[in-house]
Amino acid sequence: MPDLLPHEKGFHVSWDQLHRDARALAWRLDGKGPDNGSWRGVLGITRGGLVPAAVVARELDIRMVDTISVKSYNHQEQREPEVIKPPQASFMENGGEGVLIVDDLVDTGKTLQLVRDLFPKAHFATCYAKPQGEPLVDTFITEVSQDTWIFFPWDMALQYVQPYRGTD
Ligand SMILES: O=P(O)(O)OC[C@H]1O[C@H](OP(=O)(O)OP(=O)(O)O)[C@H](O)[C@@H]1O
Ligand SMILES: O=c1[nH]c(=O)c2nc[nH]c2[nH]1
Ligand SMILES: [Mg+2]
Repeated sequence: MPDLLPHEKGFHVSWDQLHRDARALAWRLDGKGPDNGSWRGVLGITRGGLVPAAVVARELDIRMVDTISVKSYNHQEQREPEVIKPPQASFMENGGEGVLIVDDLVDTGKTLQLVRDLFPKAHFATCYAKPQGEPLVDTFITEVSQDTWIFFPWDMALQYVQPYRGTD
């Protein structure tokens, strides 16, 4: 179990909740692309953006889907973000205009800043946002406080918990 410090709180997201939030994100973006309302592709920031990007692409009927892999964290310890895998070159045309770039969350904003520098005209969307990273994201669904660690369903498992009133 990773140490929660310096995050005071935990926000635990179920598969169902993540699906609802990714769908809500898609619906909010529907018809907002620069080409008569449409988007020319979805770019997921892996790994966390993979599932939300798949849901957004499905909802908006976008078949042009690719990934950019950025690694910033080892568990809860932040490092300098680095691009591990770039997307297909066509996604970078015209500064990424018309490309919807999707991640699970923005925290300090370092990951999105790195990707924004590569795609200055793209639209950035996340399911969750913390205040420090909020200026880096164009569209998001739910805000959580900076001292909250978000736990995603792929990082969790169902397990037994003791009753509130313990047995002797
Ligand atoms: O706003 P920031 O402070 O940069 O943090 C947000 C990023 O951190 C996490 O990715 P991580 O680097 O842990 O890799 P992962 O997506 O493979 O889990 C998360 O999925 C975001 O991409
Ligand atoms: O699973 C995660 N939860 C978070 O709150 C977070 N912030 C940066 N990277 C993160 N990964
Ligand atoms: Mg990530």
